Amino acid sequence: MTGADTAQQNALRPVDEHRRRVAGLIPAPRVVEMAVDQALGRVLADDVIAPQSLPGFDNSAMDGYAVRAAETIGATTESPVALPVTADIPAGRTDELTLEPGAAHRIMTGAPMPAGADAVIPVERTDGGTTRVAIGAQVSVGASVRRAGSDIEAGEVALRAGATVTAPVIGLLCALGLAHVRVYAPISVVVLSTGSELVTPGTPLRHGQIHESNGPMLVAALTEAGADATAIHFVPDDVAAFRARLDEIIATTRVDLILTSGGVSAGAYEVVKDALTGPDVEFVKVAMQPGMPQGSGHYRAANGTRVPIVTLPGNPVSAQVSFEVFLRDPVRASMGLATGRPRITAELTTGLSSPKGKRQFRRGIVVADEQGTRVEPIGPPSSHHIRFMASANALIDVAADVETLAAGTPVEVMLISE
Ligand SMILES: Nc1nc2c(c(=O)[nH]1)N[C@H]1C(S)=C(S)[C@@H](COP(=O)(O)OP(=O)(O)OC[C@H]3O[C@@H](n4cnc5c(N)ncnc54)[C@H](O)[C@@H]3O)O[C@H]1N2
Ligand code: MOO
Repeated sequence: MTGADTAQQNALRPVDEHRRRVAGLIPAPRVVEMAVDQALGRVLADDVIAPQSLPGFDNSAMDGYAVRAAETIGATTESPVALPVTADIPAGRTDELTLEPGAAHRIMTGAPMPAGADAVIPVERTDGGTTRVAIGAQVSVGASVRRAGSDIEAGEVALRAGATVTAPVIGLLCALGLAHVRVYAPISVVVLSTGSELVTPGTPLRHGQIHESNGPMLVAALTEAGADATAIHFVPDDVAAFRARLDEIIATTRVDLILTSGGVSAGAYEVVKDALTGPDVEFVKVAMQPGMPQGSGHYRAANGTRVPIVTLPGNPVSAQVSFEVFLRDPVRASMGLATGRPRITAELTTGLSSPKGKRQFRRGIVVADEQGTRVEPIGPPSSHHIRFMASANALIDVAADVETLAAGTPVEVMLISE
């Protein structure tokens, strides 16, 4: 190794150190009260105590007749018990009824049981009469009755803090009569792409132009991670325009994090770097491939607000891998969501090489079958191969001190499609 090589290696920051630096910038969880029907995917900040029992009242589990069970003893199809039907109780009837001895009330599923009744005989076991009913089977006490509180009693813990709001959780909260719930707020992320070569997808290209892909990709990655992300139309390679756009956004909306891609390496027109260089943002090279040039710190807006900012490299694979390695976990942690992509060991199907001194995250496809768990590296290592990133289900994590790996070697992989 030459002296220059050594100097460059020394300048590279280890991946884990940069992970800690980025994690330290992401805001702590913030609790908000949210409408239950908006809370899908959020995490409960507090235990939820049932404000009412479920069911709230004894009710029928079947369409049929509310009876006193003792009055049906001995009833059979051949020798039914006949009772007058003295009331009709559809679901939603709100007056309180009493079943007098020697009578039946026609009752529907979910309708409140009349006082005095202790069982329901399903309509199929009767002649379905509306003024008088012939009951063709005996029922035992409690048959087809859903007792008040049999699902949950008022005062019980219905849901624990830390639970993720799923569709059934929304169902339970609504059933308990709750319209709002305390959850961790989604963090609000503004995603900016820079580069004069970028053109909106759907628009024809001129020579030298490309379609902007990082912005929508990072918004999607953030959304999948649970954040509230918005892509801001990319700005040209112009420092003043870049700052003006950010200042305008910060003055008008809540921004918890700014995420940029592009413009951070060594070129002559690195707008992000040029606009942010100063004591609040540091630009470093991380010992990683892809994703070497990285920036992080705070953006000081014109109105004095300091907003965390993370600047990812522009190559699409670098941007996406950097998101996985540095941002996904802290972003999820800031909303109380579970962190850590699953990591497994898999056998390499083909050998690969990795740059000395850099931790490499190679795209791969993990296959698990009776022959074991294997990972096939797909595509070359360079960071413009978005095609292979799009079909990978794993990142092969090659340690910085490893330069070659033979086929058959067990490697650690991070599963990126859940
Ligand atoms: N002399 C050096 N050149 C480069 C270095 C270096 O250390 N010294 N680092 C290389 C590495 S590694 C990376 S990664 C890239 C990072 O470059 P930037 O972050 O400055 O990004 P740009 O130059 O703006 O773009 C790089 C590449 O990605 C394309 N790009 C950018 N934004 C988007 C977008 N929103 N959608 C799709 N594609 C995008 C852009 O057109 C470029 O092809 O620098 C190397 N160079
Ligand atoms: O380090 Mo860059 O992110 O590979 O192409």
